[in-house]
Amino acid sequence: MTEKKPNTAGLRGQVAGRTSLSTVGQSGSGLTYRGYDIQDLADKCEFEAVAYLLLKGELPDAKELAAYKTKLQSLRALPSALKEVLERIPKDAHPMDVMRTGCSMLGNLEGEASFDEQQDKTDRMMAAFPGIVCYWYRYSHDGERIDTETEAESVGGHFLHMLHGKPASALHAAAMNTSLILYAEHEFNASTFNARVCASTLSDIHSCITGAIGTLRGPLHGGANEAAMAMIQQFSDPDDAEQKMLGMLERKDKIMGFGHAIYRESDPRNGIIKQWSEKLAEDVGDTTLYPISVRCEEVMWREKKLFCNADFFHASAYHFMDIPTKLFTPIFVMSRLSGWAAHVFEQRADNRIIRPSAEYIGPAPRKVP
Ligand SMILES: CC(=O)SCCNC(=O)CCNC(=O)[C@H](O)C(C)(C)COP(=O)(O)OP(=O)(O)OC[C@H]1O[C@@H](n2cnc3c(N)ncnc32)[C@H](O)[C@@H]1OP(=O)(O)O
Ligand SMILES: O=C([O-])CC(=O)C(=O)O
Repeated sequence: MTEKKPNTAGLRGQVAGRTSLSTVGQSGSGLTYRGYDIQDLADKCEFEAVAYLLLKGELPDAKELAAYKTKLQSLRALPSALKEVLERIPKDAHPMDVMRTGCSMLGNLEGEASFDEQQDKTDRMMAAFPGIVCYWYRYSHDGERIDTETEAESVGGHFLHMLHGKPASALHAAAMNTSLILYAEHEFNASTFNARVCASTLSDIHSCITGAIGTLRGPLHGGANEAAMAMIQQFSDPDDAEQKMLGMLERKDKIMGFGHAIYRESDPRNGIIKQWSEKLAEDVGDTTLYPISVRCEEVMWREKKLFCNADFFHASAYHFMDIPTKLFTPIFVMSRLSGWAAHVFEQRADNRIIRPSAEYIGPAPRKVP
């Protein structure tokens, strides 16, 4: 009997490099950042401390964290040439394209002259990304040139303050904090791998991050949170959701926010963001979207043994905080920047150009007639 060959399409199951940043699904469903369990980090940390951990190797003490947050706060102003570019991007552009252009333009204005600047350039992007998307959004949608230097002390609070024009509630700032921690890092996912390939050519950090943003944008990756929102909004109640999902499964549609390339039983981020979604639903008095989401989860598990990934309950959680759907994936960028940059640093520290081989399936050698 011939043994069935494992399906390695999409490089599945191949070890493509080494990392000390995270483990994904090593015990079936776990996630750790530099040895710390995701639940522990989500319970006890600020997002800025987790970004510091990823970028510098250890969690900061109180003094180091305060200094890092102060530095990020001091870097929030956008250069006027960048604001001019953002003002020219149309209202109907996708905000992920705005992020991509904003990051690239920052690289033109304040490029990385040497790898010694990698940490400073990353801090600048961390501070500026929420302002880039909010400045464009508020200008193109409300005609307002907002101040991107708010008093908010956290990245998540700063984003919500600029978006809504007022300080975020403590509940919303805490929900954003957890969300940013959950999205920060995930080993060799597609966008991170893209960043590492770019880094392996010894390119600059803005190129690495711009490419990663473009890769995260797709609905099979970060864009799934927006696609999940579009889907659940079509359902009127849980029974309607069940009926329509069964139809989608019958037609073999892909259902966004479910399944994963590595996890087999569950995504450890889902339970955490699901709890936040429930809390935020109570806060806004929602009686439909959260129960619809729960029913979707039940149907997918019952019918296909497919589980919610990190994106599914993020959709309703963000919606309950009055965040427009098209801004969901840019929030992912604000967080994942920490993981991407940490991988760029790691690649640079022990580099060999990433250049795999292809199995040739074209015509046999032949002569031009
Ligand atoms: C933050 C993140 O990036 S998390 C991922 C976000 N992406 C999504 O939510 C998009 C929806 N999900 C998917 O498309 C996939 O599950 C991916 C891209 C995440 C992983 O893809 P793969 O590794 O190829 O999935 P996997 O090998 O587990 O698929 C097994 C089977 O389940 C099916 N399947 C997997 N996910 C789904 C889904 N969400 N809906 C319907 N069927 C699915 C696949 O089509 C495949 O069926 P087949 O063998 O008949 O072709
Ligand atoms: O790991 C993956 O393939 C996708 C993912 O969940 C992430 O990047 O957070």
